[in-house]
Amino acid sequence: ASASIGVTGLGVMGRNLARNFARHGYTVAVHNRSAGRTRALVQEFGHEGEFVAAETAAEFVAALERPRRLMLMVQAGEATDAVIEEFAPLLEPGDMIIDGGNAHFADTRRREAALREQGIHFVGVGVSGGEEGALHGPSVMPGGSVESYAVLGPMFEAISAKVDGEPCATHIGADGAGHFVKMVHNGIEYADMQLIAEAYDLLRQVGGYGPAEIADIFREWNQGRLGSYLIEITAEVLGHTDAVTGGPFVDVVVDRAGQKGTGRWTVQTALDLAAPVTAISQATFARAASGQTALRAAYRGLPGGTTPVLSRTEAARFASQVENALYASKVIAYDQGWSMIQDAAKEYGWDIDLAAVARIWRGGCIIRASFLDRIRAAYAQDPALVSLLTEKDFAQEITDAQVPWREIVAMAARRGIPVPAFSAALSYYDTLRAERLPAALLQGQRDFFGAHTYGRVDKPGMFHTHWADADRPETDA
Ligand SMILES: O=C(O)[C@H](O)[C@@H](O)[C@H](O)[C@H](O)COP(=O)(O)O
Repeated sequence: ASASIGVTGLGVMGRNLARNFARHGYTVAVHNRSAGRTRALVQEFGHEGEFVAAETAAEFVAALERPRRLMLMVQAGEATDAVIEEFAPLLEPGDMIIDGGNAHFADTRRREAALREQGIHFVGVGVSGGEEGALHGPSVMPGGSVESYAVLGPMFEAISAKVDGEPCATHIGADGAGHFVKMVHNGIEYADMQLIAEAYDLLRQVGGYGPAEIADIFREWNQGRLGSYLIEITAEVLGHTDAVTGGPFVDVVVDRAGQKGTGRWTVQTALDLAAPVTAISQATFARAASGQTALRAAYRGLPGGTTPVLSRTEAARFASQVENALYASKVIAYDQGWSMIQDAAKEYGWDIDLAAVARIWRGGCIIRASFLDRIRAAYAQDPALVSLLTEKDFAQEITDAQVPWREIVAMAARRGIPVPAFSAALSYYDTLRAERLPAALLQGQRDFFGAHTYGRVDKPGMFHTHWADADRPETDA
C-alpha cells in the first residue's frame, strides 16, 4: 500500500480533487463504481502525478497506507450512506472516511457518531470553488475530530487556494461543523447572486443600460469595495454574445433559476435556530418564484409601477446609488451568515473561529471577495463580535450608504421592480436598530387568542390578561 489518500467517485469534482492531490506530490488511489472512469483518469492525467487505479473496493482499500484516508465524492444523501456501508467494514480503527460532497450537516453528525463507535474518523469537509477550484485550489472547510485534522490538515492546506501565502483551509470544528459552514457559504452565495441580479435588473429597467454597458459597470465595481469573483463573472456573463442570435447571451437564457438544495437547507436550519437570515431566504424564494410558471402566467399583465427610463446623466447618478444599495445589502447578508454560524456554534457546541472562516473564504470559493479580509480583521480583533455593524468602518459605510439604499428600495417599489433581497436586507437593518418593535402587539394578539402570555417592560415574569373578563386583573403566568 503506497497511496496516502484515496478518492472514490470520479465525477468532475472527484476527478479534479484527485488530480490536485497528485499534482501536490501525494500518491492517490482512485476508484469509481464504473471502472472505465478510473482507467480514463489515469490514461488522461497519469502524467500529472502518482495514481493507483483500483477497480474494486477491496483493491482500493488495499492500496491505501495506514491510517487509511478515503475520500468520498458521491451524491449527497442515500448514495453516501451506501458507499459508507460498502467501505466501513473494510477499514480499521484510526482510518478516516472523508465526505467532500455537499452533504447536509445533520447527516454528517449522524455518520460521524456512528463511525466513531468503530474507531473510524468521519470527516465532513465542505469544498468550494466548483470544478476549477477543485483542480487549482478550492476553499476547504473540514469538520470532524482534531486528530483527523492533524493528519489531513497538511494535505487539505497543500491543495487549497492560497491568499497572501496562507492556505484557504482550516479545521472548522467538530463533527458536522465543516458541512454546516459550507452550507452557510452557499446560503450567502445565493444572497450575493440575487443582490447582483437585482442590481442588474435595476440598471437595465430603470437606468436604461444594455447588458454590455452593465458589464462595464460591474468591471468597474470589481476594482472597488465590491471586488469579488461573483462580480467578475457577472461582467463576463453580461458581456457575452450568443453565437446563435448574435445578441446578448443573457437575453436567450430562460429566466427560471435552478437550485440543488444548500440554500433551502440554510433557510430551513435558520428557522430551527431562529436566525433571521432574511436576505438568504428571499434569495432562495426568488429562485422558487422564478420557477412558478402558472403563477407567473396568472400575475402577468397585472398593473405595476410607472417606468420612465432615466436620462444618461440621471442614470450615472442612479448607478452609484445602486452600488451603495448593493454594497450595504451585501454587508447585511454576510452579517446574517456569520450570526447564523454563531447561533449554530452555541446550539451544537462547536468552537468555530469566525476570523478563520473569513480567512479561508478569501480565496478558492465562490464568494471570494476583497472585503472578506476586512471581515477576518474585524473578528480577529474581537472574536466575540456580535455584528459586523459594530465594527467602526463597516458601520460608517452603512451610514454613508443608507440614503441611496433607501432611495433605491423606494424607487423599485414605485416602479414595480422586484428587489426582494435589497428590501429584506434594509428591513433587517431597520428591524434590528429599532427602539421598539411591533412584536409587542403580536404578544398581545397571541395572548388574546391563545393565552400565550407576554413579558412586561416594568416587571419580571410572564403574564396573561383575561380578555373575556375585564373585571379579572392580569395574572402571573
Ligand atoms: O461552493 C461551491 O463550489 C458551489 O456553491 C457549489 O457547491 C455548487 O455550485 C452549488 O452547490 C450550486 O448550488 P445551486 O445549484 O443550488 O445553485
